[in-house]
Amino acid sequence: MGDPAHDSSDFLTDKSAKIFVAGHRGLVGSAIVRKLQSHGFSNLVLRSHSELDLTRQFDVDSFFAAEKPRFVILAAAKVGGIHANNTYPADFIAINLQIQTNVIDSSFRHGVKKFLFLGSSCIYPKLAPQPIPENALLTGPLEPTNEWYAIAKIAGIKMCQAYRIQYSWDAISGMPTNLYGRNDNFHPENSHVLPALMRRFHEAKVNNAKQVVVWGTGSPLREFLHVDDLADAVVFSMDKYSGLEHLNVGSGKEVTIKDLAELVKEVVGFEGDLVWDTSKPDGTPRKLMDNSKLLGLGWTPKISLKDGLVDTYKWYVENVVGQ
Ligand SMILES: NC(=O)C1=CN([C@@H]2O[C@H](COP(=O)(O)OP(=O)(O)OC[C@H]3O[C@@H](n4cnc5c(N)ncnc54)[C@H](OP(=O)(O)O)[C@@H]3O)[C@@H](O)[C@H]2O)C=CC1
Ligand SMILES: C[C@H]1O[C@H](OP(=O)(O)OP(=O)(O)OC[C@H]2O[C@@H](n3cnc4c(=O)[nH]c(N)nc43)[C@H](O)[C@@H]2O)[C@@H](O)[C@@H](O)C1=O
Repeated sequence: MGDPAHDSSDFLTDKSAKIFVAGHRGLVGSAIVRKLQSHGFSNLVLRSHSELDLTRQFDVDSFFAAEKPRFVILAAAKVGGIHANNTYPADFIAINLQIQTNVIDSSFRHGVKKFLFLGSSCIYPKLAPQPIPENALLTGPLEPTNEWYAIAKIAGIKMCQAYRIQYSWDAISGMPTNLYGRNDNFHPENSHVLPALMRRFHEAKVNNAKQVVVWGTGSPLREFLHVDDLADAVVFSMDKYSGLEHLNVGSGKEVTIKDLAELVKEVVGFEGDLVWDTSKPDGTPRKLMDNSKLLGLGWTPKISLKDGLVDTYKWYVENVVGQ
């Protein structure tokens, strides 16, 4: 699906090019900033949510008119785990549609050379074939716990495609699997499973609790990717990929929630028991993505789940517990 008009973005050749990383304080945005800095990029434009609310179309357009970035990576979004997605459907569809519509359209209108949108593996049908190829998009019903978020993300992919088709604009989309790492959200209810369990096991360990409650049955399978690997894939894709179709970004390895819970328990050093709260939803039964398209371009994930968990737990203890 390459587009000859855009086969080279020269992304890595000019380290002084102005890059806007939207959402730079979040899990993904902060990892992308670290990765860009490690490549020597020196002209990053960053705005916190309080400095620039991306749901405000006028403010976003004024920002682009003033800054005129050459490249844009959109890592700002309303994000949360299964409970947050299920509880705040209006926020997940409305805020994400607003942010991405404003940022995509202003990027195009103000001459951004290349744009990268981030979706999520939840865009695929609940019962998609496994591993899930990119062309499984829009082939069946979505998982109900996150369909509102998924619909917004699908609209983002389609908007990038529409601008590419109509204007030959170099907008690409990456679909990451479940991510984790430094700067994750460790909220007890609204976060994703991995930071939620890390916090719960840690608090149980320091309080000498005998049991920790884990949601669902433990049987769902999830694929996890360390956010530093994702950031590497984002920089790689900005440099090497230009095409209409989105790119899956995954580790290629899946684990049951039960095995993940045991692994987090071991890394944290909690010695009590797990209790399964089956009144909580399992969500989609399995979502392993087919990452062969990105691997075929030459990218490989490097961080194992165990190493990534050890690093994340150290960061959590030093930066979240220690505050
Ligand atoms: N985490 C994961 O497992 C996965 C994430 N992704 C995608 O990666 C991207 C980043 O996610 P992640 O880093 O985890 O999310 P985070 O919640 O960690 O970070 C999101 C960032 O966006 C900012 N933001 C939210 N709303 C606005 C707004 N209205 N105006 C300006 N900034 C805003 C947040 O700022 P503030 O906190 O101040 O509101 C925050 O810095 C998203 O597109 C997400 O869909 C995809 C797959 C998996
Ligand atoms: C990245 C992806 O993330 C979300 O989808 P999800 O994969 O279902 O995400 P999750 O991390 O919240 O849950 C994974 C599994 O883990 C179980 N689970 C156990 N115990 C806890 C727990 O304590 N917290 C959470 N959150 N889950 C738990 C939970 O019941 C489920 O079976 C999307 O909404 C959407 O945001 C999206 O795109």
